[in-house]
Amino acid sequence: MKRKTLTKRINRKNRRVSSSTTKMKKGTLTSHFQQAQHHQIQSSSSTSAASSSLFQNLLDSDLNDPPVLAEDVDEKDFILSQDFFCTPDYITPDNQNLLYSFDCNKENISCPKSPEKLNTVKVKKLRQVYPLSPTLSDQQQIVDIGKDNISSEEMMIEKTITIETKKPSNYVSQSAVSLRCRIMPPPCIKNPYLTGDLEVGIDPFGNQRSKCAGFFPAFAGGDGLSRYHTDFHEIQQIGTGNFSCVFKVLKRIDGCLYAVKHSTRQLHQDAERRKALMEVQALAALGYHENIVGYYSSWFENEQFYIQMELCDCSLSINRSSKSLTEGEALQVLLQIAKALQFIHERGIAHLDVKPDNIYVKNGVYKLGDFGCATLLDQSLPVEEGDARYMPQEILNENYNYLDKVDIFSLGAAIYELIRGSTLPQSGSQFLNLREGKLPLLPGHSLQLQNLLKVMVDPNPTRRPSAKELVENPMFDKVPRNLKSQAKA
Ligand SMILES: Nc1ncnc2c1ncn2[C@@H]1O[C@H](COP(=O)(O)OP(=O)(O)OP(=O)(O)O)[C@@H](O)[C@H]1O
Ligand SMILES: [Mg+2]
Repeated sequence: MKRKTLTKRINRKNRRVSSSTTKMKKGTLTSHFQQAQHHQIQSSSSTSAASSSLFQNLLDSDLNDPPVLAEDVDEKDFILSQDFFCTPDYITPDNQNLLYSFDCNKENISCPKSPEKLNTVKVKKLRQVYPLSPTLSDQQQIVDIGKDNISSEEMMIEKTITIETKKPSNYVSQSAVSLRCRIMPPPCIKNPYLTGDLEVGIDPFGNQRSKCAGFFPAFAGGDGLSRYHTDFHEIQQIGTGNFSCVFKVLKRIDGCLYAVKHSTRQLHQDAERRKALMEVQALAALGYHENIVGYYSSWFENEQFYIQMELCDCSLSINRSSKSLTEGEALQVLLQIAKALQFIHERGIAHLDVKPDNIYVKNGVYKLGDFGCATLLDQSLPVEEGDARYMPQEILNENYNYLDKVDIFSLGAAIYELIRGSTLPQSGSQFLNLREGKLPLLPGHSLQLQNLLKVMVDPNPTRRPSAKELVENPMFDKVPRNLKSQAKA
């Protein structure tokens, strides 16, 4: 059994909220009104003519308004107007007929419940629209709504709004949340793996955001639009982990292949989502290295976390490979993953889940992946150790003073397993022997390599070599450095 606890590895797993959606454009408004009209035609044929015309007036007035001088409209008005039209209550009220809001014969129909955001200033903007509309007078004969009616309607809205303001409701529909997510960009999150000062300030919108949808826009994608399916064509599943599925995908816009990993479970809690983010925060903070799986982007969708990565050919999972590694191959894996570890340790990060499953191969180049357990060497982040089969005794004893050396032990154990060709035990005497630094002989392999592996799994972490020392070990002098040319040959 892996020693991972349920809380330990909460799936690492928002749809992107485009900042452009904060700028509501006429085209968008048009689309919303057209949808509304379509809706009402279907639902109420008797009242639809009058009301849809009024709706059309609203739209026309918006489109035909003479240019508004800057001094006539202050920024606040604009935002509130946008807010009015974008407020989900007026676009996709759940189980409500949008038409009713504008039907002055139905005074008793209540507005959809939501918002503390509503106030009378918004109505003021609505009033400004009618007198400016050149089309209103033309359609007064067609539409059985006179100016007085409009006023009374406005009053009705105003009255309703006043009532709403007094009695805020706890109920916020998912579509409301989803739409509000589009209006409000997500916050900027501080990356704990980046130690240097950022030039850019962090989280200017964090407060507003947290009022409407929690810190992370987990409902993105709940509106039926899937970023995953919009942006990618799924080809096949290429891997599963304890917490995720990985798919080979074709990105529609650039025609390139990627791996997309997503959590198998929905992450309902903000804490779970924060935890899932740590994997990509570590990858993003690290940046590019040839021996680390490339990271492209990530997002939440339907409360699952998606990570778009560089596609590799396969992992070194012992269950998949039919044969054990040759000494030459073992030296290559050891050298290349030691380089990856040197890179991440120099940036103050420990991987804590080095194992064959998490080492991928691409064109003969070995790459370290799955940063779901990554933490900081200075112990300023929680430590969640990975697969117990590859963990040294000190971490099982919760001694976290040499986290970089934990990775060295794991790499030694992983290489030993790959040469041996069978999985390491999860318990028992062999398990204990490994933690005591006792490695059974590996027939047919050089003593030099076996001694190196032995010191890598030394029970005393301070005696294990650092990743830098490993990379500089003279035994790798014989190993071809130009990996790509070797792979092609
Ligand atoms: N970028 C990639 N390219 C190719 N295959 C991949 C890639 N990422 C993951 N895989 C495959 O998917 C498997 C599971 O991926 P990963 O280890 O990241 O998931 P996990 O749920 O975090 O796993 P774990 O059980 O180790 O916690 C890997 O062992 C590998 O076979
Ligand atoms: Mg894994």
